[in-house]
Amino acid sequence: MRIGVIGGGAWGTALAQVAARGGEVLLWAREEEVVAAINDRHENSMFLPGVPLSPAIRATGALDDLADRDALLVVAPAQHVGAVLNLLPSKDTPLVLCAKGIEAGSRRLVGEVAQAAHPGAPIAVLSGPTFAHEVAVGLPTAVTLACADSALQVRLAERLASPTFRPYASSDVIGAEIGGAVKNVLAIACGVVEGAGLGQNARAALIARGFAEMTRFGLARGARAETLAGLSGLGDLVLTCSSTSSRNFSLGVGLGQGRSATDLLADRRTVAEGAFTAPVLAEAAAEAGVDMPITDAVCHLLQGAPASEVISSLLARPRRDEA
Ligand SMILES: NC(=O)C1=CN([C@@H]2O[C@H](COP(=O)(O)OP(=O)(O)OC[C@H]3O[C@@H](n4cnc5c(N)ncnc54)[C@H](OP(=O)(O)O)[C@@H]3O)[C@@H](O)[C@H]2O)C=CC1
Ligand SMILES: O=C(CO)COP(=O)(O)O
Repeated sequence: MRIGVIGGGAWGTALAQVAARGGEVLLWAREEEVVAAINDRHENSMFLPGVPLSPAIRATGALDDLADRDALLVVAPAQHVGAVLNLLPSKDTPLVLCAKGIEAGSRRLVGEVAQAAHPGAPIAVLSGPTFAHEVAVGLPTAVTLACADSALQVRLAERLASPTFRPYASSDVIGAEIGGAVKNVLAIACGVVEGAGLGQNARAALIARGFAEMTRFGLARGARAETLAGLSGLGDLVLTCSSTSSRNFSLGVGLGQGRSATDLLADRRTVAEGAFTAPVLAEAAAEAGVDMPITDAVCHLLQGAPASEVISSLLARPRRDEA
């Protein structure tokens, strides 16, 4: 299976490294500097510095070069997936969606964006607790690899699996997507708790109540509870809510320290998907009649409300049943 990767950020590069354990890989990146660094020095010094890359990874700046691939890992940020897929010449190649987010404006999950751009192309979702740097250097990692077509799921899993990269099978594509998209927003909230010095009890409470929020939203959108409780949901929530290696968590730390979202996002080259997903997630939840108070609080913070005010109003909510 000839694998192509769309996106030369940290995660696209780490996944290329995973796929390169089983054969050659072609990675498309927008930045000429990234293409040159991978081809000439086997390094992505812009997005994944310090990790020696496999010589089996070749990079290109031309999407047309992906025409001969048997499967494409789509790792552009969620807001750019539609634009990139529309430019791809081949429209029926299986797509493995690896971005975590909801498209602003349309409120579509990445799977819906991909289906609209490539109607009929087989779709899989790869998601889970996966800091790119750890995956790229070969630390043990497990993911959900969800696909409605079980034969394709098995072929993809066989191609990507290695002793340190373990894909678990699922047919719940929407569940795998929702976990990844929602946890980024909740990670911002957990970062705020850290930045504001509210303690570890508060963070654990936020993870548990955040998971309740993710589950309510996921079930309303047709996800299965066991997927949300698995690697791509709870697993990734726990990872991203616990470490400053997470860009979303770090953004929250800054907000909790009283810095503005505009300043924090201004000079970032890397993506914090939760900042884009939060407002559309809040809209989608309101439309579905799902209560998501933590997501709403993150939206207020991103709009500039002071952290102390947002935290006070979250804590002043009427008491309710835990379920
Ligand atoms: N980093 C991680 O540990 C993980 C990330 N993810 C998810 O993977 C996705 C990609 O994140 P990541 O690789 O970390 O990104 P990075 O923050 O490392 O890099 C930014 C990426 O955005 C791309 N980009 C910026 N503008 C555009 C555009 N206009 N069109 C297309 N691409 C653009 C860049 O492409 P270029 O190189 O061409 O500039 C680059 O690939 C996100 O959805 C993220 O949530 C999932 C699991 C783990
Ligand atoms: O999705 C991730 C880990 O699974 C990466 O999280 P961040 O995008 O917050 O860095």
